[in-house]
Amino acid sequence: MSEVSELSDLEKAFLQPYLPPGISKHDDTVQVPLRTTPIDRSHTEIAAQAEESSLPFVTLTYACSLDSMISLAPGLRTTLSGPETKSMTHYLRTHHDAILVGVGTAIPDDPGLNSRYPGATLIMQPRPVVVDPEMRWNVNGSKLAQLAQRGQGKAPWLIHTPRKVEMEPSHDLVGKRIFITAEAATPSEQTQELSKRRNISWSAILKNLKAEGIESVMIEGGATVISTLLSMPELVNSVIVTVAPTWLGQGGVTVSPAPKTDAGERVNAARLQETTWHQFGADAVLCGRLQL
Ligand SMILES: NC(=O)C1=CN([C@@H]2O[C@H](COP(=O)(O)OP(=O)(O)OC[C@H]3O[C@@H](n4cnc5c(N)ncnc54)[C@H](OP(=O)(O)O)[C@@H]3O)[C@@H](O)[C@H]2O)C=CC1
Ligand SMILES: Nc1nc(O)c(N)c(N[C@@H]2O[C@H](COP(=O)(O)O)[C@@H](O)[C@H]2O)n1
Repeated sequence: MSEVSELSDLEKAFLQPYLPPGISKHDDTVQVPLRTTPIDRSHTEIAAQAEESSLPFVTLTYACSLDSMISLAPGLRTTLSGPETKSMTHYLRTHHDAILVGVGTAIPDDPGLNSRYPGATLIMQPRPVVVDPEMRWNVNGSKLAQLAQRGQGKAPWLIHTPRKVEMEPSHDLVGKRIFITAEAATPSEQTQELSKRRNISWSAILKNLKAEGIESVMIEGGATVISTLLSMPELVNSVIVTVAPTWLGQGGVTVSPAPKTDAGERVNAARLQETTWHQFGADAVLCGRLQL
């Protein structure tokens, strides 16, 4: 029996207002009658904006513990989602054109980043994108490459900063390399981990993906990427967080945006609005949009 099972109509209807707009690659999207609640109005507006914008629709999604941790220790792949929320993740993956992680996730986790949702064909697979500025990740032998070779996923695209060294010719294992010059980090990009060097601007990453035909991106992690983007409400359309009923304990990898001040006073760093909760098995799933 597959580890990933179909979502119920109720679960699909719960997620639907937070999914990217447009024609779905997935043919079993529940047709939810239009409502006139604030969530639906907002979703319609956001959908219209995304179509016109030079940016793709961005969904930030991850699984965390009750102490806001996403793994037991740096580099330690940790299962937090139960079977029901794992199925939800694979359902979400079929509804996005791309799925993006940082190299800090790609190296230790060796993820598949495809969708194992029942009936997911190659055309429904998201394009895996890894932000790897310094070319630290070796695609050869990776699970991503194996899945692409077997036709169970698409070949990954890699985001790098321009190299001075002569590049190896691209091979089939890498679908595309996108080179973007790093910029001085904006204050909101200056998380503790990234503040010591120059970063690629997230707006440039997303614009480049849109220019390559990516209309929607599911950003899955890891901690650095998510923490940074939580401070960029202008770039993020939806947030879908799985909360597992467990505490990982001190020393784990925490998701937490950089501190924020207003007129010299500490204020909340980020907040969700238009929130909805639903229970999937033992886990709670919180959907919302970042307050601007
Ligand atoms: N529970 C969950 O849902 C998930 C958990 N995880 C966990 O998260 C952990 C990994 O988190 P973390 O170590 O923070 O790694 P990340 O995946 O967030 O990758 C961080 C690295 O990506 C590169 N990067 C990110 N943003 C930029 C940018 N704007 N410009 C240039 N480079 C950038 C940098 O690479 P470089 O260092 O080369 O400069 C950076 O160090 C793992 O333990 C993993 O298991 C991951 C995903 C989901
Ligand atoms: N939703 C979710 N729940 C968890 O418990 C997780 N550990 C993760 N991790 C993310 O999923 C990637 C693994 O994907 P594959 O199953 O290999 O396709 C991992 O790298 C994280 O991005 N997510």
